[in-house]
Amino acid sequence: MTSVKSSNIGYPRIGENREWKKTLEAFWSSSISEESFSIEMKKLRLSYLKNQQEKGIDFIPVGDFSYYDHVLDTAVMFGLVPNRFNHAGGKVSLSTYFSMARGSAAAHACEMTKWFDTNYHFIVPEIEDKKPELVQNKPLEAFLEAKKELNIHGKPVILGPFSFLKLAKGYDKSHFEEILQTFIPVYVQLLQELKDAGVSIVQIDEPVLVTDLSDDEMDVFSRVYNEICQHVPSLEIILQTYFEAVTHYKELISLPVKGIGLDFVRGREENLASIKKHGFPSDKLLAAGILDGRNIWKTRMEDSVSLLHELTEYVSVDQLVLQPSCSLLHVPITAENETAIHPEVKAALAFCHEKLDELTLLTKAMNHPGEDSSFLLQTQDEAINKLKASNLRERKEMNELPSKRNKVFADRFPLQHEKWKLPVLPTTTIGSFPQTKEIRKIRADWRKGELPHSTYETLIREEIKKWIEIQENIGLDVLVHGEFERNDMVEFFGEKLEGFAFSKNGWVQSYGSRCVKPPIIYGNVSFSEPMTVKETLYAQSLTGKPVKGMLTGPVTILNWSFVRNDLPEKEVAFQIAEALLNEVKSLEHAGIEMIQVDEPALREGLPLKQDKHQHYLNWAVEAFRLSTSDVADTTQIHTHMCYSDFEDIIQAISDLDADVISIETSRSHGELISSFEETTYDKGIGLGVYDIHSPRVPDEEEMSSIIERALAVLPSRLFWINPDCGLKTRNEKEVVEALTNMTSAAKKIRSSITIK
Ligand SMILES: Nc1nc2c(c(=O)[nH]1)N[C@@H](CNc1ccc(C(=O)N[C@@H](CCC(=O)N[C@@H](CCC(=O)N[C@@H](CCC(=O)O)C(=O)O)C(=O)O)C(=O)O)cc1)CN2
Ligand code: MET
Ligand SMILES: [Zn+2]
Repeated sequence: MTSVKSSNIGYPRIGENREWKKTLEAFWSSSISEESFSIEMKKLRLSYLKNQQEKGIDFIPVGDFSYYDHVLDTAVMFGLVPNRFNHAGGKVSLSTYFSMARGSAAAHACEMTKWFDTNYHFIVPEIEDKKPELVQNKPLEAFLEAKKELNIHGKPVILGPFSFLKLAKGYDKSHFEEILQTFIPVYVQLLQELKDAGVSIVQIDEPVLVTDLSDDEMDVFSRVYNEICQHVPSLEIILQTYFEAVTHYKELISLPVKGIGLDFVRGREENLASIKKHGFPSDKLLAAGILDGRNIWKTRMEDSVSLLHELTEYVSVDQLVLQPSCSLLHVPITAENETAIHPEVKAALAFCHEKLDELTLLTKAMNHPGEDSSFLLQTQDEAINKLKASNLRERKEMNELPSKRNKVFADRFPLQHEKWKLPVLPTTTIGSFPQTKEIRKIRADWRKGELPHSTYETLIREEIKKWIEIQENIGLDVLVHGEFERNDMVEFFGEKLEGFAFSKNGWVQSYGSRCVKPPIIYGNVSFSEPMTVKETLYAQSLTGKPVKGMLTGPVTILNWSFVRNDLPEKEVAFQIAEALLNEVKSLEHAGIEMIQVDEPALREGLPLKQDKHQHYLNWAVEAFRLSTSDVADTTQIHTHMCYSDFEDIIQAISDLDADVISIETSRSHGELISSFEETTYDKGIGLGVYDIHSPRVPDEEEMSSIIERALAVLPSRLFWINPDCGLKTRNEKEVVEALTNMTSAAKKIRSSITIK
């Protein structure tokens, strides 16, 4: 009998109670042996498969599990270990694997960057002079394990060669095609081994297909896949895309693969339009991503059913595979235990497990249409309809707010110069200081009610005091309070603003073992009371130097939260902006007149397709300006960004009209400076002079040379000196040493330059 099948693309790694994270960290700190590490990890891996088996998923992914990151896994599987790690060849050891991810005494870590437009970070492969070879067949091992232990006939998941190489660095991009060729035999070998082991269906991820690939690039893509498929003719390959609609649909469907995976959540309209225009081949599977793998709301079954009806005009039911829009890596595991969330909100939540239930429900409804399944689908939609109609979501009119400063920067600059009387090349930091175990424990105990509020406040104040003294001793010019009262720069504000809900255990992997717990924006966002004034004022009371207020900007709060999907993002961003403006004004009113509004996620939210950039940038810039414009001319607004390729958004950065921007640059200094030079960026700018993600402490000379290179092209009167990002993941010793070197570099250069 023919029928619709269900499939999953990837399962979260971290574990229901972050067991994965804890196991990793225990291993890194040598609290457990490599053997118990492997045993624990295997237990987790199998339990994830079992969960999916119990949900009744037809195609269960294997090989998506990782000890750190799947892109790193792919590099290591192909023996692509950068020379500095002295890998002797053959299978890569666990210790080399983690050195690549995290650095070691002998070699700096591989670069880490954002996975498309998500808050997940991957390890950037470095090709150097190497030819790939298959030193370990990881998906095969995973397939065999699933078969042996659980009798699951898994669907191996692999990152495809085209996307892998596109995401890699350390090679001459003009030789892309030539280098790509060298991957073909390796992928063929990998696939052949899978085939020989009895694999019937493989998912090859090629997310780069949703970016603006040129026709020539698509030709290369097609040639590569034609060749690969020719060598493993009977293996069923699903080419999987996600995060957007594909750009070259027509070419894609003419490839000799068994199926195409399309995202019908983020790319619904365009993918559907392509199918309507060009049809869909009758001999292929359509793996239809119909549940949102990037958000945590229940799926409206009415919409899914109508989408599926549209699709079945072009494909027959036996060609249909239903699945989430992307890997479920990006959502937490289960909403089941989230009892503290408002019942109307909770009823509308679907984390990974609930999404898998939705998937089987829809699949059953497609295969057995009738009253029973219609009833179940309707019941599911009731929760969504109820929340929509609830007064939690009553429409709110925005107030008219100024989105322009009273004076342009050139006219504000002399006023601010006069007010702040800072030395040339002022030194500062980005906001956070070490989040130690002790600090986390203080917060955790206070939350649990085990620490009285007054004791909690005293302990936080002690930490602020300690770090104000440290900053004064080091001789920094603009100080910060250190963010000790914050669990996370987004969650903290969400907890204090109206319209947000919090999960107890809704963790999502951000990079390696580091997780974030995105707040849930379910209703209208608004300000209720000052959120940062107390701590900032206390810090300011301890010093004669200025203390910068420290806020997270509207675009970052939006991008790092799970956001209601009944309003355009722009509207939610503007609501957050209005709330933040209240905080900015509260700080200003209290005498804190230098305020940093961080926007590290502004670049991340940039749409994957060029033709959507301007629309996003327009509202994102507007949101930032709404939150920062209605202040005195002398109030100095700072902003901060990190993990960013700025070249294509430099105009938008300038349009933010912040008085000072600090950005991460230490890993790509040269390129960044030139992009700022080309656009004659004419506001204050602090280029990060050292990489905070690494425990390595750079010496004074290293930082001096970075500063001098920047000063060769940027005007010194606008130039600030700071690290790449906040210092919360570093320890006290590293921070004190690095900042001491940084300020002494700044002081020396200061005394030797002429201001221009
Ligand atoms: N949202 C967001 N996205 C971001 C960043 C960011 O800062 N925030 N930065 C970049 C990524 N960088 C990151 C850097 C560090 C961490 C990080 O350290 N995460 C922590 C969790 C942070 C947190 O919320 N911690 C809570 C405590 C959570 C916790 O583990 N509680 C314990 C109990 C606490 C204890 O007793 O120690 C428990 O629930 O079991 C706190 O500090 O208050 C971790 O994985 O360990 C995450 C991302 C990009 N994306
Ligand atoms: C990811 S950007 C971090 C900015 C924040 N103010 C901090 O210093 O941690
Ligand atoms: Zn940052």
